[in-house]
Amino acid sequence: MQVLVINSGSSSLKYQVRDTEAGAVLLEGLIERIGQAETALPDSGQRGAGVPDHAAALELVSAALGEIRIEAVGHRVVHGGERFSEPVLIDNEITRAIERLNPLAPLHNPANVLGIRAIAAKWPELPQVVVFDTAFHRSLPEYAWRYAIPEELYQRHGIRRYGFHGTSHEFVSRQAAEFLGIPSGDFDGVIAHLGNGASITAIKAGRSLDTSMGFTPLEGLVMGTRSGDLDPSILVFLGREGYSPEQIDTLLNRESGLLALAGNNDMRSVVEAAGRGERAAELALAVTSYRLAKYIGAYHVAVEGMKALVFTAGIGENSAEFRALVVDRLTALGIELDQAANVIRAKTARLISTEHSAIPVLVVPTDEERAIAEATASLVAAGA
Ligand SMILES: Nc1ncnc2c1ncn2[C@@H]1O[C@H](COP(=O)(O)OP(=O)(O)O)[C@@H](O)[C@H]1O
Ligand SMILES: CC(=O)OP(=O)(O)O
Ligand SMILES: [Mg+2]
Repeated sequence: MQVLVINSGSSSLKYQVRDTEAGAVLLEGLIERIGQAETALPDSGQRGAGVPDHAAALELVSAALGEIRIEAVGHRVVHGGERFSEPVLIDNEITRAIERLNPLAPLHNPANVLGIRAIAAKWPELPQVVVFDTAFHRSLPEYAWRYAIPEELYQRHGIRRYGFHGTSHEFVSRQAAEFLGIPSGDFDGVIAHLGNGASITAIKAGRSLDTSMGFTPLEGLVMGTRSGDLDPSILVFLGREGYSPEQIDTLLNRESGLLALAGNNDMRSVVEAAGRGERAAELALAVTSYRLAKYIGAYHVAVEGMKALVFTAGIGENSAEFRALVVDRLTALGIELDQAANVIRAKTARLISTEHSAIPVLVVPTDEERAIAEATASLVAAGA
């Protein structure tokens, strides 16, 4: 089946046309740095950088398709709440249900809904499927998903930990198990998905046991523009100081993280600035790597001894500098980086730790699009 896959990240739109029988990618494109025209790359025409929003990005996708025949569309949707634990075929009711979850994923779900509606308007006959970031984390035990707050908040408002990037964590944990030569159901490991949004997942027997994002994709690690964990009293304090909920939301989701610490949310720029000795960039890398290293230690305990530490997504796959900063903080676990292997650039799963390392460290490229295309094809085929 020929499936168009739309993956709207917070700052990028990745699209692919995949032939799921042949396992081939027929067309692919990346529209980066959406809404950040001022930092557009010099080759902006080719990559579509600098487009103002996700709607404009979708027009570029439509133009790129040309004569290619599409039989179904698969979307990545970030927040599926408690309702969605599996991929689903889209209808108007499902689209509205996703839209109602917008407040819980303000950087993501609105762009997803926009994409679904734009495609329904353009090609009304085309079946569309959504694959949720939250679905893989439905296996979290209650002691991992509960917040220590009154039960009523969960019953009335659904306030609990959900977890995100599940499609990626699931795909990468299976690839890592395959690389290690063990069945995916026997894999205990820790997966660090480090993109513009970043999360880490503790995998026990191939299932998600714990993950750093919570009620929304704001909890956990330091990210491109998101603060990650902080003392909730800060929000109360800011409220009393006169900040509105919208201002606090913008502050923590769009103006924090690497952007707040280093003045830039792009890891490439932050690493370059640190290389030039800029103190703010050095501090940003120190805070970000330290916070991640602490989570790795915690999840090593959670899974009762990881069989591998795995890096993936934009930063995890491409930034040898950032990986080295993190692994340098893991000497207590007996982990040792192979400096030469770490700097090799490749698009395949690889080992970057030495033979003396107590725990292997891997880089495993994620492929959310492949996972989404396969789920879409099987749902559409089953419904046909
Ligand atoms: N070669 C590279 N070196 C360092 N960081 C990189 C490189 N390529 C991409 N990145 C970083 O990856 C991040 C984006 O990751 P990605 O997974 O595409 O994000 P998202 O899907 O959340 O938009 C950015 O911080 C970017 O700077
Ligand atoms: C959930 C999330 O943070 O997604 P992204 O990394 O694409 O921003
Ligand atoms: Mg991403």
